[in-house]
Amino acid sequence: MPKQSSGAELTIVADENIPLLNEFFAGFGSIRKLPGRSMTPADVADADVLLVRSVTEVNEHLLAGSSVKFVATATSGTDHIDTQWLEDNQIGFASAAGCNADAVVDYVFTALNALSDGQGLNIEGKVFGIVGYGQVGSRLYTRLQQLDIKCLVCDPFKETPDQVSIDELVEGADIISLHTPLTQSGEEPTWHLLDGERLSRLKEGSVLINAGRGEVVDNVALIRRLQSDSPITAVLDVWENEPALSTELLELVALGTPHIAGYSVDGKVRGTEMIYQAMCQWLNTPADISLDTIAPVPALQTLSAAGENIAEITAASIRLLYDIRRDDHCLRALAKTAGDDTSALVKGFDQLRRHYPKRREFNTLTVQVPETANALERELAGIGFSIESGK
Ligand SMILES: NC(=O)c1ccc[n+]([C@@H]2O[C@H](COP(=O)([O-])OP(=O)(O)OC[C@H]3O[C@@H](n4cnc5c(N)ncnc54)[C@H](O)[C@@H]3O)[C@@H](O)[C@H]2O)c1
Ligand SMILES: O=C(O)[C@H](O)[C@H](O)COP(=O)(O)O
Repeated sequence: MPKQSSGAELTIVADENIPLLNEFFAGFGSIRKLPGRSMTPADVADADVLLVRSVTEVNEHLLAGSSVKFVATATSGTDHIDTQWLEDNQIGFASAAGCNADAVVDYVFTALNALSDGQGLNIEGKVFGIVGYGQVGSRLYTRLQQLDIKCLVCDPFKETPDQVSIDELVEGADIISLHTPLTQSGEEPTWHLLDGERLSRLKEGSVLINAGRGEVVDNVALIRRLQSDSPITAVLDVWENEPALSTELLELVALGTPHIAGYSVDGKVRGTEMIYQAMCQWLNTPADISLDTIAPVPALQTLSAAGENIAEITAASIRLLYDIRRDDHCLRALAKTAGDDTSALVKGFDQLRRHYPKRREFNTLTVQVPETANALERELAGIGFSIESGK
């Protein structure tokens, strides 16, 4: 199929969990909405365009013989897409790079606040290791710099500040946050980047956060480390074999969530807008629709920071936007109810994600701080809130 003008009727098959599908894509033709995890070759055989999220494996098996000529994923990760096969078969492709990066950084800070029992981040004097300096890792670094936290960064594909090797980072950091893609081949593959050997070298009492992809950490080896007599603290948003995660591992982690680190409303709708823009570019047609016109997501009202306890104000501001303990509680409750019934666990995991509450990004909340409260202002701005000073 040659590139079409916007007037042509296209058949679009899309994951039903992509928000604002009608608003952005109805003008191109018909939209068939389907559950992403169970899409079959028959579902997409007559489609021109396929729009997915991370739970659809897009490869030769799904697409061979179909009429699909453009694929887009409304996600940052692309490990579910065989991009080489798409390229070899002249099928256009786009992702929503960075759409939810701020939400993931918010998740990391929220987790740290929860680990300190809602007493602020409690990271002063700690060394923070960031693995992967892309959209998420670099934004996390920027916020940590504003908070004056020493960082070690590992990204073999980028020139980064504070660059170290993965082994130096593993041995030197008190908190490690993983933000690499999942890669199985090529240079520096990330599959089991944290294997049993590296996990055994993490400092006793260190914190490991994985909001990247489950398979970057050897989950069986992580269970062993968490059960050892020099345990670490683990926060996992992503799991090996998702959605059939190990409930044994869930019991051992300090916080466990169902792959929702990037699930801010802002990030999700941004993802849809980005793939709409990419499709317009592919069709060589102007992108006339924007979030601002069809579904503006307004900034939140302001919060007035009263009192002097920085940790308390920080914790209250974070909790106002995102209660990570709720996500952790829901996943544990699901695991308990499901017991040994893996299909109930799998179904429940997807339900938690499908019915995820509306969560806003930190930068949508403006916090008013008194003119003299410089330390408070620095802390809140570093964490990512918008600040109105002198109130
Ligand atoms: N849990 C969630 O909800 C969620 C949300 C967004 C993204 N993600 C995952 O997080 C990943 C990172 O997101 P992003 O938007 O920052 O992606 P990105 O592509 O912008 O950045 C990834 C970075 O990792 C680096 N990298 C690759 N291999 C590496 C290795 N072996 N060691 C260290 N660094 C390596 C790359 O060079 C790149 O700079 C995504 O690929 C996705 O899988 C998860
Ligand atoms: O890669 C991403 O962008 C994230 O992992 C994303 O939040 C996954 O969400 P899903 O596509 O599974 O709904």
